[in-house]
Amino acid sequence: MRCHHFESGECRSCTLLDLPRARQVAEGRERVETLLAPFLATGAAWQAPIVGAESGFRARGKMAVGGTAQEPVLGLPGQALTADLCDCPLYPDGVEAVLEGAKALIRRAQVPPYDVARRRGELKNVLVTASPDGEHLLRLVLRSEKALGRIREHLPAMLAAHPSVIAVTANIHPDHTTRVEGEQEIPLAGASSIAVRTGDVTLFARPQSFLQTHTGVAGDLYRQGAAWISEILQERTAADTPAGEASADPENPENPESRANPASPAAVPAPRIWDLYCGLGGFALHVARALPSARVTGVEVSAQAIDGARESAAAQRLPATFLADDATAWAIREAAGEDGPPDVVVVNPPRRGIGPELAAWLERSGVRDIVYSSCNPTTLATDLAAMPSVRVTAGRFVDMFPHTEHAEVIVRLRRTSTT
Ligand SMILES: C[S@@+](CC[C@H](N)C(=O)[O-])C[C@H]1O[C@@H](n2cnc3c(N)ncnc32)[C@H](O)[C@@H]1O
Repeated sequence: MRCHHFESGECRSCTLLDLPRARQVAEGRERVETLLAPFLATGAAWQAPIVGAESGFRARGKMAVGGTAQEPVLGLPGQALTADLCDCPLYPDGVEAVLEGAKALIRRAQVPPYDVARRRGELKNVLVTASPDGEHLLRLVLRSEKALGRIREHLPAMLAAHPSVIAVTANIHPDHTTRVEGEQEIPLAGASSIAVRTGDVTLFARPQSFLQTHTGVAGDLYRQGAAWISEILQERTAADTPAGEASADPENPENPESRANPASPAAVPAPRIWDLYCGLGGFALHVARALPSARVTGVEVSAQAIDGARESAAAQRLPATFLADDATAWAIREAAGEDGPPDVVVVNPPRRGIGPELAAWLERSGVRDIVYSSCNPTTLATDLAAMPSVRVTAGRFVDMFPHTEHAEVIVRLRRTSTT
């Protein structure tokens, strides 16, 4: 990928852009595989990396605002706001036009950019979510509600010029912190969510809900998680079926009729799958789609993300339940209940990892199969060190963040010894 901002030195956020693409992936893969080598089960092998488009892939644009109300500059948070980066080649077609539309709105409504050093001004960030179908959700992060009246007045003209923008909100972020957004979200126009086709499902992204950076790669990541879980459950069904006694539907052991027929001597309870840190439900919805007889529960701390996940499940008639809660507290509480721990746990935590408490619970829980998708292999290694009874039986480097050293990795874990 060529980028004139990188070549001129205006933007260095794609730190590996000088490296040929194949080398970026090979070296990223090597780093991850070396780091996780101590946790591999005997005989386990890494599978081919998940790689997607190198440009036009970014589902989320986060722009910091500099310049003046008359001449706003949209750059990247944490970099000098000297060059306007609206034409960043990582964004899909259409995002640049929406960002230009946002700048026109800033000019017309005379919204002064927030000056971090002087703690003055109003507009901190402009956030765009782009769907693969060319729709956009636009969010303006403001220090206060002071400029809202003027923004509301000039918004209709902006929306008329940019019909791809199906929703606009204001996020109020009064604190002087490095966080990109605040707690309060004020709808200004349009829909409450944007439909983002991802893999085999549609996610309904909302303000304040996490969305994976690379929509194409995320789809393959979710498919991989669901495929491993299908394999795990098929192995279990085969192991649970007494020799010579075929399951009611050997071609499809997950067929509800073959699993839930109380008259059948081989009847077993529907498998239970937990998707912890589920966000908008990408893993849970893929599992529910692949294994309709499973009892799939997604847990996530963001109520907005849970609303989006429920919207997806309802719109696609997928049998998954979603709850807003702390993943660790919920898992420990739920496992102590009547049904006990689930058959398979999926975890996809933020960069800090699952942490010692959830790792300790997983270690002692007896859960045999875990799928761990991590956006920080270093904290994944720490979490694996805290779970000596489970080992990596399969893994894939996931190129979620092309041209950077950031890496996603998905691993399948299996209990190899009891604690
Ligand atoms: C890396 S994202 C993954 C989300 C989702 N699995 C996906 O693929 O989009 C991590 C998610 O964990 C959520 N989260 C952070 N802390 C949490 C906690 N203590 N309990 C539950 N969810 C949490 C975040 O809101 C975020 O949605």
